[in-house]
Amino acid sequence: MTVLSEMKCEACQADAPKVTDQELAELVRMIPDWGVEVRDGIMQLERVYKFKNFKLAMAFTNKLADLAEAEFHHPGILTEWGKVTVTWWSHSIKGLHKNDFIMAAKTDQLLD
Ligand SMILES: C[C@H](O)[C@H](O)[C@H]1CNC2=NC(N)=NC(=O)C2=N1
Repeated sequence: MTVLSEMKCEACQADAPKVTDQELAELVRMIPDWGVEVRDGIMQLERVYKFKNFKLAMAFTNKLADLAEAEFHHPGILTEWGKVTVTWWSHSIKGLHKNDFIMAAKTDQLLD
């Protein structure tokens, strides 16, 4: 079975389906360091990454920006001294698509 981090995002149209409750339950288990938040009715994946200083936090942020551009799927990013909060959701469907789980797994790989 292909692991999430090796998958590619698909173009997410406005009528693309959100993940079902069952898919959500399965997919969250594959990205155990991520939480699920709901903001303004929009379900999102979120993780806080810790770093030794701002420079390392910014370096991670720039790698994430390159990843987002490569996949044309973009996160919310809050970069602070020593930490980066990353939030994934699909704007076009105002919720979670499998793309968001793929990107969360790929985000974790940036630490390798
Ligand atoms: C305008 C729209 O945001 C773009 O077409 C793309 C780019 N990046 C995107 N990123 C995310 N997370 N969701 C989207 O729906 C999305 N759409």
